[in-house]
Amino acid sequence: MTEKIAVLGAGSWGSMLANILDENGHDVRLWSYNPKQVEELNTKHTNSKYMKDFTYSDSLVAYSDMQAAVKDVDDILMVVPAQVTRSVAQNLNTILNEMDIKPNIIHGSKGIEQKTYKRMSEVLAEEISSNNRNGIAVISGPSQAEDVAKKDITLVTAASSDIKIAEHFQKLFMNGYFRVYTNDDIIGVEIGAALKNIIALGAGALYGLGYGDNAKAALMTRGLAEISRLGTSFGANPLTFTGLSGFGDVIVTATSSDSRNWRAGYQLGKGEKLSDVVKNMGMVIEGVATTQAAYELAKQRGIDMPITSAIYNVLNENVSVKEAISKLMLREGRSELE
Ligand SMILES: NC(=O)C1=CN([C@@H]2O[C@H](COP(=O)(O)OP(=O)(O)OC[C@H]3O[C@@H](n4cnc5c(N)ncnc54)[C@H](OP(=O)(O)O)[C@@H]3O)[C@@H](O)[C@H]2O)C=CC1
Ligand SMILES: O=C(CO)COP(=O)(O)O
Repeated sequence: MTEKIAVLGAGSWGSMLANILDENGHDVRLWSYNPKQVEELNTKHTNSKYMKDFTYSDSLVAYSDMQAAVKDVDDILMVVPAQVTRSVAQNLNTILNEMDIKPNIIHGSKGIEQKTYKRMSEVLAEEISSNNRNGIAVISGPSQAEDVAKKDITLVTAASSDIKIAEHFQKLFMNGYFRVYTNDDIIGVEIGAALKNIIALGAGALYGLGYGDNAKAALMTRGLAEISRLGTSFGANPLTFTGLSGFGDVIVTATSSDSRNWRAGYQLGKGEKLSDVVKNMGMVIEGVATTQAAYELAKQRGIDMPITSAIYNVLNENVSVKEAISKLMLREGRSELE
């Protein structure tokens, strides 16, 4: 089955997923709003700002005109930072209003929208009219783009409340190094994907301060417990948090020095200012905005999320990482399973 697929967003992840789809034999159009990046992709087949030393497949074509990129497509993959997903989806919807197609939509972004606290599939459902699309799905899991570039073994999940849509995308993405499972719990998959970035920030900060493996394991385990508390309050399946988009993604982002969230946390642990860390990264650090959204959401719903609160305080309230850790450790004792 060969499909025409537009990929909107040509950063590290959008470009790597586009490359996989192209390698799998699909007709892929990779859109970026940056004409210089499009020129580099089409002439040198490189994307130097985001994926150093990687050469993309010759047949992958980049576009700076979104209308041309989505013309006659069967599927659209959105991979822009979570906080701009709504505006890109609005532009897409305006374009689709003038076309006679109903593509399947999937996204690969990991974040919660600030202020609305919406998951990305909710944002897409709100902004892309049901006349202009078929089902909506997410692709998520432990998948650093840098490892995918090396064709390292990578397992992810395609999730949709409509399992047929998840299975459709499973077929499009699967190959010998990129294995795709399905899940109908899109709520759990999106919440796990977004909130693991908070834990990655924390794990980087611990490492920056010189803490060891016990501390890392503690943060990952108790972090996942609070992600799961929030997720199940929205009706997510608790088992999803033991899977690829839960524990799997916590493991990779809280231990990989390729993770932008981990690296940002490390720099904060070393005493750098958040504004400098964000400026110097040059790529999205999703955990910063998502920590704020998750912190406010937990308060609104009365869910206890002490690690998220501690990281929120470090990011937004000038609390030092050491002070935040000490406060966490000296909280009143509690049962592990509460
Ligand atoms: N990198 C990875 O390994 C993985 C990333 N993800 C997720 O994928 C999503 C995208 O991340 P990633 O590709 O890594 O991020 P990058 O920072 O590498 O790339 C983001 C891309 O989006 C572009 N962009 C920013 N704002 C806009 C806008 N308003 N309209 C259109 N394009 C825009 C950026 O352009 P510019 O820089 O010029 O502003 C850049 O090309 C995130 O949610 C991330 O969590 C998921 C799995 C793995
Ligand atoms: O989500 C990711 C890997 O699964 C990528 O994480 P970073 O955005 O922290 O690099």
